[in-house]
This record gives sequence, C-alpha cells and structure tokens, in this order.
Amino acid sequence: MTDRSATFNILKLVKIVSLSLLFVVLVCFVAATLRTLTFDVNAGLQLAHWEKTNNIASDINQHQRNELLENFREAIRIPTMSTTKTQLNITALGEFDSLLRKVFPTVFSSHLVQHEVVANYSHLFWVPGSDLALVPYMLLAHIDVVPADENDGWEAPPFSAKEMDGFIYGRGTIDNKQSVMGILQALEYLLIRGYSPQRGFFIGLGHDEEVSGLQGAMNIVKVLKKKGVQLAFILDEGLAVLDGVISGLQGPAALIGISEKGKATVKLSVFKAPGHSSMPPRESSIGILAGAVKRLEDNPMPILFGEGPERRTFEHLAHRFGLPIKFVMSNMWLFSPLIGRVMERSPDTNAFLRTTTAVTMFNSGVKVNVLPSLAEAYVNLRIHPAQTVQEVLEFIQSTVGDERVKIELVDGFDPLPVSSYDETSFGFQTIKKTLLDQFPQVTVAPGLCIGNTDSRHYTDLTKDIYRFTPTWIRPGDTQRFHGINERISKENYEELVVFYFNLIQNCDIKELPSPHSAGHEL
Ligand SMILES: CCCCCCCC/C=C\CCCCCCCC(=O)N[C@@H](CC(N)=O)C(=O)O
Ligand SMILES: [Zn+2]
Ligand SMILES: [Zn+2]
Repeated sequence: MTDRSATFNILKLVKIVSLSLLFVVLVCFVAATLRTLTFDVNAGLQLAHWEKTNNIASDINQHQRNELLENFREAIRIPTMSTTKTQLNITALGEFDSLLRKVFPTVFSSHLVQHEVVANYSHLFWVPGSDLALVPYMLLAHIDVVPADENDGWEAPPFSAKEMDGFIYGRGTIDNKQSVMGILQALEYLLIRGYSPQRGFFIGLGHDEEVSGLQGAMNIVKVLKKKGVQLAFILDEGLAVLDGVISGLQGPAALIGISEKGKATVKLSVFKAPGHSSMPPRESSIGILAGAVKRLEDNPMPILFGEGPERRTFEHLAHRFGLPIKFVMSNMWLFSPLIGRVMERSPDTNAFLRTTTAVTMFNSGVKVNVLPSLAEAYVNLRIHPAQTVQEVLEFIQSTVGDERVKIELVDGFDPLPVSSYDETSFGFQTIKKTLLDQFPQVTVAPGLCIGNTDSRHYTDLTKDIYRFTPTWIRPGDTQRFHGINERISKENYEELVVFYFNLIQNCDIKELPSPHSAGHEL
C-alpha cells in the first residue's frame, strides 16, 4: 500500500461527484420533499465552563525530558513478543516487570497505589479516590508486541529503540508501549508532585493482547468482577490523531473509537483420497480449495458504509471540509453509496466500510509426488458493526458454494456495542476536553476501531469504552502498525505523557458542565 493509496483520494471523489451531478440534482429534488438537506450537519457541539481541575501544571524540564525518553527506549528494547497463544516471550515479560519497578519507583511504593500482578505478567493498579461517590474509570494498555524481523526491511533493528531524525524506531513504539509507559510516567510525575485523586482509577496492562488477551485482560476482568467494580468509562488503545491522512480535511482529526469491529476466523478444508502424482484426478484438494478462496476474494462482503458508527465520523468532520465535500458529508443519508465507492479503493479506508476478508494461512502437501489428502486455509474476517458472525458465515457458505469445502468457525465475536459520545458522555467529553486543551487545532470525532483491543473483554464493567491514544499518524504511518519501521517522534511520546497527566486530573471533575450554558467549546 502506497502513501497515496493510504489517503482518502478527494480528487476522485470530486470527479465522481461531478459525473453524478445530473443524477444527484434529480435525486435531490425528489428527496428534498421527504428529507431535509443540510450544509453543515454538525457545526458545533458546545459545552460550558469546565471547572478548573488541572491544579498541577504539566511542565516538563530538560532532565525529565531525557529521563522519560530513556525509560521509553528501555521499554522498546525488551522483545516482549507474542507469537501464538502459547508462545510468549516470558523471559522478556519478566524483564519488563523489573523495568517498570525500576523506572517508576514512586508508583510502586506510594501508599496511594495498590498493585497486583495478574496471570504472572499482567499488571493491575488501583488508585483510590478521596471522593467515594465518584465512579472510577480505567486506563488500559498492553505490554506485548507482535513479532518483528529486521530482514523485512527495517531501517533500524526493531528492538534497538534507535533515534533517527527525531523519531524512536522499534516494535511497540505505537502499538502499544507508548501507552504503557506514557500512563505510568504520567502517574509517576503526578505522585511526585503531590497529586492525590478525587476520582479513583484503575490501570490495566495486559501481557498477551496481541494473541487475544485470554490470560491478561480476561483475568484482570475476573479480579475486578470479584471486587464488584463498575467503571464510568475505559480508555484503551485504538484510533489516533490523523494528520493529512484524510485529504481534503482542514487540520488533523482525533478519532476516538466508540466501537470496534467483530472478528471471525474461519477454517476452509478439502479432503480427498491421497495417491500417486502420476495419476492425478481432474481436481485436487488444493485446486478445489484455491477456487473457494478465489471466490471469497472476488466477492467481498457488501459495503455497509453509513450503517455503523463510521457515519458519525464523517458527520462530525463535515464542517472541516470545503465545498462540495462538506455538503456530501453532511448528507450521508443521500451520498453514502457514492462515498463508499471511493473509499473501497484503498485498504485502510475500505476497512471502515465493510466486513473485510483476509486469507491469512494456506497449508497443504507433504511431498512433490504425493497427491495431498488435506488442504486447509484460514480466513480472518473483521466484521462491520451492521453485521454479525452468523451473517458472515452464511455469506461465506453461499459464496464458496461447494459442498466439498468444509467451513468451520474457529472463533469469533460480534462487533462491540457503541459507547456514548454525546454532550452528556463523561468519558468522551473528558477525553475530548483534554485533547483540545493540548491540541486546539484538532477536530475530535467518534470513530470505528478496525482492529481489536483488550477492552472488548471489559464490556460487563462499563457501557462506555473508548479506543484512542494521542499518537500522531501521518500519511504512510498506517502501514507501520504490525509492519516495518514502527516509530514515534520524541515530541509525540512526550505529548502522550502530558495527555495522561492532564486526563487523570480532568477526571476529578464531579460532573460535566451543563451543555446549554455559554462558553468553552468542547
Ligand atoms: C477515515 C479513514 C482513515 C483511515 C485511517 C486509518 C487509521 C488507523 C489508525 C490506527 C490503526 C488501528 C490500530 C488499532 C489497534 C489494533 C490493535 C491490534 O492490533 N489488535 C490485534 C489483536 C487483538 N486484540 O485481537 C488484532 O488482531 O486486531
Ligand atoms: Zn495494540
Ligand atoms: Zn497490535
């Protein structure tokens, strides 16, 4: 995928809009009799004066700047790779535990913080608040990373944390050690500066998120459930600040994930009697399976753009586009099929439109002169919020359309519920306020998280789960997630520390200001 394909190609959209003009004008006349067309669907969500909560300033001196960066680089150098559910680098996980205790001595010794190791390598912190009437919240991040091979084309070894041109390179720099270290570094500085929270909060650091969080996140949830904990909201990894990624948009957009896609892993298999390769049948098990896989790739799942939370993203961003895009985005009920056609052309925007189908494993054969008995393929599908695992399975069944191909669901779950994001949503608005104080140039919008996170295990503890880190993603950066040359700028890592430092303090507010009183825009 090129930088160019990673951007939402606005020129193509303009071209299509022009070509469709006659059609659109006609449709508009008819439709306007039934629905209202608008020029600016979401020109301003206003909230009133925010009670002052940031009593401790987030200034960082040169010594701290060096210190926080060195702590982060040490974290990147530890290869905490998860390869499969049973292949974790437990030596590295042990080292990571020691690192946390070494670089965050105040967090581990403060009488304000309770700490517990869960499932050997995950961490749960509890910082009780002074006001017991305030419902606690929780910050999540994960310690493990996906594997990385230097020979894939890394410009710096993936566990070197090498600094180049103001960036730290390494596996985990944006997924997700920036949050692990950023959250604890912020807490360390808050405690050193005498902070004690009014609203209690938990911090959960999973050690096996990249292989589904069955040990870490699931056991942390068990511990919390035993204690009868309910949470005001959760903030986990997920979406980011997109700068220049959505072309045509004026300024950067911070997308806060209010839901995440579901997942299904489906195994396709074909069995045929083995035999001598000198007398092959007309169709082999491999050939039959390859045909099935090809049909799946040739027939993607339907475009569902506009039927899930991604619709809200564009409605929130509409006022930051120029005409005619602003008009198109403000009237999604009319234009979503058109936008969908444009967005499906690039893999990263396609992911927001539909259930995606990825063939990730294909195995068969043991010897060149033996007809293989078994051919197997694994298909990994990420389910759009308007579909279910069951519907996806039925679609696969009918697309494959060959009874010789056995179709089995290996594992799967439906898309996650949509969290609140209106003017009364405590979690969403507090995250938004913290972001806008720090990055006033950013437009904040709800979004759909296209990958899965540990937070999906926490749905019994809260109805409001947000997936976001203030990591700046610029054109070309989306491929760095699980790819080569994963990196973060030194400045951005420092911004993350400041963000969590301020967020924790902002959460001390008892309740949101009334949305109807005048003043400060959120
Ligand atoms: C409006 C469209 C613009 C397109 C821009 C794309 C923005 C991409 C920004 C962030 C990338 C998303 C990364 C999400 C976190 C994924 C976490 C993850 O890797 N999870 C694994 C493991 C698991 N828990 O299942 C996964 O396989 O999903
Ligand atoms: Zn992650
Ligand atoms: Zn990941």
